[in-house]
Order: sequence, then C-alpha cells, then structure tokens
Amino acid sequence: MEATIEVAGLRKRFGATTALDGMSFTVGAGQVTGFVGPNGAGKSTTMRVVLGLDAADAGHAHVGGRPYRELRKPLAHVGSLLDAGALQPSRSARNHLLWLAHSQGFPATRVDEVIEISGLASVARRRAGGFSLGMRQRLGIAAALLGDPPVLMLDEPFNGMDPEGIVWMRTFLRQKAREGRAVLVSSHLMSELQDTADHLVVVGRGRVIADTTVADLITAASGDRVTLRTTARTPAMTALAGAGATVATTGSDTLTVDGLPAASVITVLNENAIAFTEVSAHRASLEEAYMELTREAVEFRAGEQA
Ligand SMILES: Nc1ncnc2c1ncn2[C@@H]1O[C@H](COP(=O)(O)OP(=O)(O)OP(=O)(O)O)[C@@H](O)[C@H]1O
Repeated sequence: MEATIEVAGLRKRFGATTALDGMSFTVGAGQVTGFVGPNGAGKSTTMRVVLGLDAADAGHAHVGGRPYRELRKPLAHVGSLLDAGALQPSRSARNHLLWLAHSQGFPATRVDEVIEISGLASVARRRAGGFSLGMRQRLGIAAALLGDPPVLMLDEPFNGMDPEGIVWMRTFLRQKAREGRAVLVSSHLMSELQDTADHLVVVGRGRVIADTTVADLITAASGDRVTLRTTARTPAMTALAGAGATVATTGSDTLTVDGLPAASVITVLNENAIAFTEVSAHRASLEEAYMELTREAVEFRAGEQA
C-alpha cells in the first residue's frame, strides 16, 4: 500500500462554525510532515475526517489512495494517536494493547514488541488510569504501531512529555520516516518540530496557508539580514550603504546589514580593504517563520472574539 495521506477540498461546519474551509494537502512517504496552526485552525477535525470519525460536508480524505472506511484491517494501514486519554483506566497498559490487538487480529507477540518500542516495558502491567500524560502518549504510540502501518498520524504527541520524552519522540518520528513511512504530526510548538519535520503544512481558519519544506520556509523568513563585526564601523557603514544596504549599529563593534546577502557583504568589505572578524547570515528559527505566516489568522480570530 502507498504510504500517503491525501486530503482534498475538505469542508466541514459545526453549526455556525466553519471548521474546514477547503482543506487540501498530501503527506508523502519517507518524511515527517508537521501539521501546524493556531487553536481552532482545523487540525484535529481534519485528522478525525481522515479516520472516518467525522464526516466531511464536501471533499475527500484518502489513506494510501482509499477512504478509511474501505480499509480492511485499518490498523495495518494507518496508526493514529488522537486522544491519549481514550482508554479504559482500570486495564493495565498491556491488557489495553492485548484487547486492541485481539480486536484486529494481531498476535500477542506484537503487543510485547510495541511495548518495547514505545519504552513502556517497566510499566506495562500497571493500571493505565494511573499514567501521566507523557506515559499515555507512549501508550497511544504503542497502539498506533500494532499493525506496523505505513502511515502514522499523531495529534499533539509531544503534549505532556518531559524533555527526555520529547527527545525520544523526535528520534522515534525521524526513524519512522527513515523507514519510508508517511508521518503526519500536529503541534502548536514549532520548537518541538525544529530538527524533526522535513515538511510543514501550516493551516489557519480551516485551510492551508503554506505547504512547504522546512528549509524553504526558514530561508524565506530569514531574508537578507547579516550581522557584521568590525572595528572599522564607520568606513564599513559608508561602503555598505554605497552598495545599497541599510546598515544599523547594534553594538560597539557590531552592525546589522539588511538588503545584501552575506557573500555580497564580504565582497564589499574586501573591495574596500575593511577588516572584519565576523559576517553571519541571520537564520530565522522555525518559530519566527511560523509566527510571520500565521499572524493574519491569529488576528482574524482575535477580531472575531472582540
Ligand atoms: N464537535 C464539535 N462541535 C462543535 N464545534 C467543533 C467541534 N469540533 C471542532 N469544532 C470547532 O471547529 C474548529 C476547528 O477545531 P479543531 O479542533 O479541528 O482545531 P485544531 O486546529 O485542532 O485546534 P487546537 O489546536 O486547539 O486543537 C474550532 O472552532 C472548534 O471549536
């Protein structure tokens, strides 16, 4: 089966609320795709529609080229984590997984494998009801892996995880992508996705705002801003301004140069025999790039509430 999720033209209203307004994107194999956007942007609703838990008013959602309801043994096609709290609290983690495995025809040996992969071996016989949110997330991951599916779809898997858990989750997601799986992960926090996601689908108000590689998004948000360290501040300012840059003093030996790429800044300095100790291109964080993109969607919501 193809490792893909395809969402096309999804529309969904809840009473007066438009949750999805033409949501369209594709999640490809072999990469981690971050699914990000402000509260209420439609991420969970999209995932619920993909899994057939909500019906769309229009459009379609396919996993591996087929609607979820047409998949036989769905857990062997797509593993999902939507609500880590959705478990029977009195059951042990292992029994919860055994029950799920049994209902889908997977062997008990697979249960022990996913317990190991998700780092739950030491607590597998404890009541799941007593688990922290981070441990519940791991249990959700274990359940998602039962059918060894080519597609994983995880809603806020970093929620409630401690720093060690976050590092574990990042490594896990990267590994699943390396194995050729399609991995869709929703998150509010860009810092969680930095160094994890290859691709980003940024959404706001029920539709896609940007569908891009992380590298391109950061390059676009970084612009031509360069930090320059030199003791020859005044001649540097004159030479760079003459080359069309906007130059500001940001420290006793530091200038911020806008409008010229780092390579051109170095050329201008060399041509004018101006010594420098540092020329570094500004690299926007994923957080900065995302804030820039979603500002409009957030303002729209704030305006609605006013
Ligand atoms: N069952 C429901 N009944 C009524 N409104 C709903 C329902 N589910 C979602 N909504 C509304 O649809 C919109 C999209 O919600 P959704 O949960 O999909 O967004 P989200 O991007 O996942 O948000 P968050 O980041 O806060 O989880 C919101 O305005 C939400 O209030």
